[in-house]
Amino acid sequence: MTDAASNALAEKGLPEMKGWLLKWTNYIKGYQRRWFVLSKGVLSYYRNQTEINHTCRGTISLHGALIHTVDSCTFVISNGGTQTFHIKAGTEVERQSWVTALELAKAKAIRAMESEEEEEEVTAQVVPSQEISSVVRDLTERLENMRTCYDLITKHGAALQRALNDLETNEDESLASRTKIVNERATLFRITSNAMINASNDYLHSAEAQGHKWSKMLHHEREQRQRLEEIVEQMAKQQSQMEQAAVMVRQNKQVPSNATSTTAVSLVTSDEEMEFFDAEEHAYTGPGRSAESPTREQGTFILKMNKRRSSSEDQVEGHQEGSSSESDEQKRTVQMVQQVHLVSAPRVTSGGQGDDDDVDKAVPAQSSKDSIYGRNWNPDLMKKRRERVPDKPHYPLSLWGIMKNCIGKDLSKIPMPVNFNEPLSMLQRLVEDYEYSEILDYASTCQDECEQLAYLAAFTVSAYATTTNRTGKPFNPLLGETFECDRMDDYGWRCVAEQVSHHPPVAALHCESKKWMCWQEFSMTSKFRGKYVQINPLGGVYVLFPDSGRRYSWRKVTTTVNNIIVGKLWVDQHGEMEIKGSQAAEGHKCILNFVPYSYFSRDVQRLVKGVVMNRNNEVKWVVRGTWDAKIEIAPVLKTTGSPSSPTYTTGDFKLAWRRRPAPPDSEKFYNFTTLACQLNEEEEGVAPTDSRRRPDQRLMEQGAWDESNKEKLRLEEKQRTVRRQRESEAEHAAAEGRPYPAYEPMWFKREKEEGSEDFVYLFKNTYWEAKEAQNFEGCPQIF
Ligand SMILES: CC(C)CCC[C@@H](C)[C@H]1CC[C@H]2[C@@H]3CC=C4C[C@@H](O)CC[C@]4(C)[C@H]3CC[C@]12C
Repeated sequence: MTDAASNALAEKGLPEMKGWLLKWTNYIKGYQRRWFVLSKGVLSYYRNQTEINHTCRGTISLHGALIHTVDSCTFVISNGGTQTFHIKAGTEVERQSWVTALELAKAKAIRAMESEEEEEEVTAQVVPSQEISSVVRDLTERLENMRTCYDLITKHGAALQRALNDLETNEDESLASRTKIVNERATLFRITSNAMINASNDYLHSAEAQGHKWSKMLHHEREQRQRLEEIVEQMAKQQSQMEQAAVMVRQNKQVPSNATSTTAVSLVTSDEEMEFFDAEEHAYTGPGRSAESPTREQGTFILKMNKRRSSSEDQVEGHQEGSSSESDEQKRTVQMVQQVHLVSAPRVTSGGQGDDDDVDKAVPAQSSKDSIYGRNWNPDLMKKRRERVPDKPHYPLSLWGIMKNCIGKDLSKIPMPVNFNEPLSMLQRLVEDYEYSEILDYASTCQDECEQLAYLAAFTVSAYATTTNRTGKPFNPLLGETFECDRMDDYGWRCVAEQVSHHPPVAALHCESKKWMCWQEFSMTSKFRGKYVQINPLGGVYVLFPDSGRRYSWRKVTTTVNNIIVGKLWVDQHGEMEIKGSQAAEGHKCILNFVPYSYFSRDVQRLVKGVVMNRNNEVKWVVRGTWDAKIEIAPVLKTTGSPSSPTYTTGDFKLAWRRRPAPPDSEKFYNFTTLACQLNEEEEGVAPTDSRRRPDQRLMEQGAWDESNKEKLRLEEKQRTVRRQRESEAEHAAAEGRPYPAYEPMWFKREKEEGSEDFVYLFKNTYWEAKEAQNFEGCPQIF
């Protein structure tokens, strides 16, 4: 295959080479026939062709691979570490064409890595051996030029010398003509010397350019090595912790039952050499569930308060360490640390304090088993909606196999097949925040700001309930993609979301009900650190109760997805959340602490604790619970003790939120709640840009993952083309000094927020009217 032809194929995502080869397995089985595919810088193999789309038996990334021939038909390819394939081809010609193709792919992978920063553009590629020889050729050519110059200089030098001799001795010619000759030769000499200098300069530049390229590659390699070192270090630390736990088990001390589980999984199977497990095939090695009743005893906790919130600070918040390291900003602000003691007030009625049953009795208007608030949903007025989505097919694929070459990268930069998705877009996923909107409804009726804040706290925590067992990656929305969700008939709210920016990707969402209005901007940065992915959500969330004019805002906490290498994926939420009141609620705030999961804590996991403070910074309510099950709140009746170690005497705890049970069999369909199932249900009349119309997502929902993957690539490519076009138009405009209009979302407008310097995306309030009129003119054609 020619260079150009294989480039063209690779650009289309088609394999550069494929075919049957014999692969060495082990001494018992010897060589086995396997189907090999070389595509996009990766050599993969399968038992047969039908397996290609779901069960890959092994891969080697060619970037950095060593390829060498053993004999006329055999060659070996290894990644210098864990993976080595011994391969036998049918004939010498066949072997050679594979080796050539592999070398080609390797060169291309290296080039791609170099231009990675400029968003992996596939440009004309060269082979490494070819590349090296072309470099050598280039330098030789320039050296040759220098030699020619040298020859000329010698020649002209000698001629000049002769002319000088003649000047003295040759009396036949006139002095004038002799001087003329000397001058001419001197000029020639000067010209050739100049040429020599130019040729030397050329040589130098060429050599420098090469040196620069190699040093860049070296730098990349060094970084990669450092990251690996960090991971190894971390694993070693964990292992030692596991060992300690094991010792405790031996000594019959109590250890959290799951503490030893991750080491129980071996990384190597005996059947097919080094292969990483598919996560789902193995025993659950995630953390245990939190106990139903979190803190029976009133307890003590540390309360940290500081004027904080800068995204840089969030980033330094180490996950494993749990505590946040001191940033400059933190040092600048006064940090108040309180050791809080909670004591319950003596009760008049009998019964155990904080008992589950008790709590239930204390909740407002309980009537339905579904919700602690009771839902007065009228079945006659409710739209009929589907209760589930098709079952998730079982096409195991190794996540680590895909992600291991991307350590340190942002999640959005890692190309992933739909096997790791859930059939929802991030726009739809965000709407799930309103699953427990009845808490907001109830909060809107609270007279007291602090009590209102305590309910609001329960609401913010409830948004995380779904993350306990939802580890599928939502689809990244395309720029201009929208999602509407009208649940006025049951939940009592309707909402519109739009992907409003591409660089960085930002979604804006607006949700309204009769009693409250909610809006948020969502963007995130993520870092894949080998064993886990850490996600820092950016952007604020706001709620306004129009009747009272009270407004509150907060930011989301950090999410960590664990067990990327081995075991079952599991999610943790951790960090501090501050819900701040503004406008009529100015000065009131709630501080919530999502305690990071710890294998070695005796405490209940997924704990959330917090306090609500009034304008005078006096603690008025206490919040406690877990983000996967329930939140209880209690008013503070009396405060005693010192400011650094206060004791709050609380009244009865009320249940402010309890998670609804999952629908039956939900583990078969991505652990979706009923609301989640309904989000992507086809609906007539929605905008042409609506996530429900996104073809790859629909195909994935229906289980057609191959087709879905193809569509996903097509849509992403389409988006890229549009973006490039805009970029080049903007460039042209800039060159000509013309203004170029920035990208404008359809349904939101970027405006300066009242009384602040911040720009926010505000809902233009035109969507529902446009829908009513079925006038979606101006919507981009994104699918
Ligand atoms: C497959 C692997 C590698 C990655 C999967 C990551 C998934 C599970 C992560 C990526 C981004 C995460 C989301 C980030 C932000 C929010 C908003 C919050 O209000 C509820 C949780 C929610 C919605 C998170 C749920 C979990 C999430 C969807």
